[in-house]
This record gives sequence, C-alpha cells and structure tokens, in this order.
Amino acid sequence: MDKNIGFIGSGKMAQAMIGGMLESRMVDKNQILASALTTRTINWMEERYGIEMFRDNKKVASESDYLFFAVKPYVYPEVIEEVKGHLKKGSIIITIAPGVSIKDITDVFGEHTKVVRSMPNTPSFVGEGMTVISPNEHVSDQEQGEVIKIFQAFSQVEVMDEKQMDAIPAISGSSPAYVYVMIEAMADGAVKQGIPRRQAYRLASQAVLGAAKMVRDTDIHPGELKDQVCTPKGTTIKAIAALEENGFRNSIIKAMDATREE
Ligand SMILES: NC(=O)C1=CN([C@@H]2O[C@H](COP(=O)(O)OP(=O)(O)OC[C@H]3O[C@@H](n4cnc5c(N)ncnc54)[C@H](OP(=O)(O)O)[C@@H]3O)[C@@H](O)[C@H]2O)C=CC1
Ligand SMILES: O=C(O)[C@@H]1CCC=N1
Repeated sequence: MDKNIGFIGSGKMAQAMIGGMLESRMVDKNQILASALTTRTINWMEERYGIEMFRDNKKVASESDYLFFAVKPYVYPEVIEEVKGHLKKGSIIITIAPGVSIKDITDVFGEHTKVVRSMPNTPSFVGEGMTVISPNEHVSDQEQGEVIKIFQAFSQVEVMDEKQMDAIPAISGSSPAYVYVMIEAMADGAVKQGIPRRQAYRLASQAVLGAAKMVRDTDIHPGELKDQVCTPKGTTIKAIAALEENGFRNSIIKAMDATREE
C-alpha cells in the first residue's frame, strides 16, 4: 500500500496498531507519521518504531491519506478543531473512540468527509486484536478494502452498521480488561493455594488463551465445552456452582451495560 497513515496521538492504542502494521510489513516506517503531546513520547516513538514524529497535529493531518484520531475521547473536540481545514485532499478519517459518531466528525469537517468509525482493542499489540469498523457512504469499496487491510495487519475485522457501534466497546474494546482482572484473580487464587506467582500467571493466561481458541476454532457451543470439563461430583462443577452463587454471569452482563452509562 503506497499511502501515508497518520496518527494524532501515540498512546497505547496507536502503539498497538503501529507495531502491528510494521511487523506485518504492510507499510514501511516512512509511510507512518504521528503526533504526541510530550517529548518523552515523541522520543520513545522515534526510537522504538523509527517513524517520523511531530508536535504539530496539522502537519500530520495534511500529509495523511488515512488519519487516525488516537487521543482520549475528551481530547477529540480539541484536536478536531485544531486540524479542521488541514486535511489532505481525499483523505479518510478513522475514529477509535467510544461515543464519537460519524456525524460528530462530518458536522465539523463537512458532510462529504470520508469517515470510518472503528473500535479496535489492545491485543492488537500481539497481533490478536479485534476491530469492528463502520464506514460512511463516502468511503468507496476500494477504500473500505484498504481500511480492512490496515486493520488486518494486527486484528480480525468485522464490518457493522454504525447503529451497532455503541455496543462494541462492551464486547470487544473494553472486554480485554475484564479478562485481565479474571486472570489476576485466578492467579491470586492459585497463589493462595501455594502456587508461585509467575507460574500462576502462566497457567491462568494459557487456560484463557486455550479456552478462547476452543470457542473460536471448534464451533462447539460454549455451554457444551463447559459440560465437557465438568465431571459428575467433580472439582469443576463445584467451582461453577460457586461462581453462579456469586452472580458470575450477571456481573459480566452488568459490567457490559455499565460501558453505556454516562
Ligand atoms: N486503550 C484501549 O484499550 C483502547 C482505547 N481506545 C480508544 O483509543 C483512544 C486512545 O486511547 P489510549 O491509546 O488508550 O490513550 P493514551 O492515553 O495511551 O494515549 C493518548 C495519546 O494522545 C496524546 N495526546 C494527548 N493530547 C494530545 C493532543 N492535544 N495532540 C496530540 N496528541 C495528544 C498523548 O500524548 P503523550 O503520550 O505525549 O501524553 C498520548 O500519546 C481513546 O479514544 C480510547 O477510547 C479504543 C479501543 C481500546
Ligand atoms: O475505556 C476506553 O475509553 C477505551 C475504549 C475501549 C477500551 N478502552
């Protein structure tokens, strides 16, 4: 792909995406440009990825064919205002923040602006991300294909209607955090039973990785996979009963609902 890909903001999510793109060799480092607020991040990005870094968001906007807004949601209005009138002709804006709609972008940049609303996640850092994208009607099929290729460098990709996008952080963007908490809790439980911490994390994370692959790759219903582990009167069913006693499923569903609260 001979396009420039720009990032306004170079934090955790931008680094996960930039790292994935460079690793997959879909773009060369001189096709990626990014901005950040602090000298510390600018120096770190130059050293770690060898990409060109800027303090000036306008400069990044004016040279990018694909422009990611990779700042925190509350910084969006400020940077949008800053780069207004400085987009490269024909460029495509890609948002990654929950709650920022396509209309929020076209209201400022004009109704014919090409916008892709997306929701990636940080496992992109190790090439195991998941991204849902929702392009507006001004993005051509060929451009959508290129956007998919960009995200496929570090994640699986689903295209969905924008109406679904407010529900995606709960199941995909934010959900790795619940799994980290569960892994940490599992390790605490193992340490309580005498297993050294390092081995506890290795065992817990491999169990989660393996279980995820079972669901994704075998097409067997998760309930049936659970049944396969539960011996009558065995250890697992006692654990499942204790989880349910403490409202395990409901606490996950409630957590997901909470992502949509103001
Ligand atoms: N983290 C996650 O798991 C996910 C995050 N997202 C979304 O991605 C976006 C970024 O999140 P995340 O990467 O976690 O955030 P971070 O805080 O890690 O990164 C934010 C970046 O923005 C930079 N920045 C702040 N203000 C400005 C500005 N005025 N101009 C240019 N750069 C600026 C910061 O610079 P400096 O480093 O110098 O301070 C930093 O590099 C958010 O909208 C978030 O909702 C989406 C999916 C998953
Ligand atoms: O909490 C956040 O705002 C971002 C969106 C999804 C994951 N982290």
